[in-house]
Amino acid sequence: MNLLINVRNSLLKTARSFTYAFKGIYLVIRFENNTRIHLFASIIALLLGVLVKLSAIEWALILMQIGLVWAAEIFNTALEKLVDLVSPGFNPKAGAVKDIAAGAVLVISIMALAVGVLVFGNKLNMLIKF
Ligand SMILES: Nc1ncnc2c1ncn2[C@@H]1O[C@H](COP(=O)(O)OP(=O)(O)OP(=O)(O)O)[C@@H](O)[C@H]1O
Repeated sequence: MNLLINVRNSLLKTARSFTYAFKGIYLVIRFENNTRIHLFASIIALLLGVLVKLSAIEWALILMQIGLVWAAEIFNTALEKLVDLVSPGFNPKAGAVKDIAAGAVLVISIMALAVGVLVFGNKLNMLIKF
């Protein structure tokens, strides 16, 4: 009986953690301007993927890039909020932390764009040759 109660409590705790995580994603989408660009790019990539009938491996590459960009943006936003919390006033170190985190998002976004161009470019090239 105790085991069942423990399992139930543990499942409830996991479900609650998922709710908090979804709330975090919602907050980023709702209040961060940059996410509109990510959302737009993600939707275009998914639609284009369906249109050109990507293979499983191509889908894996594209989905990985979308996930990486979103995860980077979410981490970046969390860091921005943390910096604002611990250093509300002007502080060059606080600015540097934000710039470095933004740099990470930029690196991942450029790589995602490069992967997108390679995958879709190759696919379109193959379709044109047929
Ligand atoms: N507390 C601070 N002290 C010094 N410079 C800061 C500080 N906060 C922000 N900055 C500088 O201003 C830039 C923009 O900061 P901000 O918090 O407005 O980020 P953002 O990318 O415009 O975020 P968002 O628009 O998503 O809120 C930072 O990258 C940093 O260079």
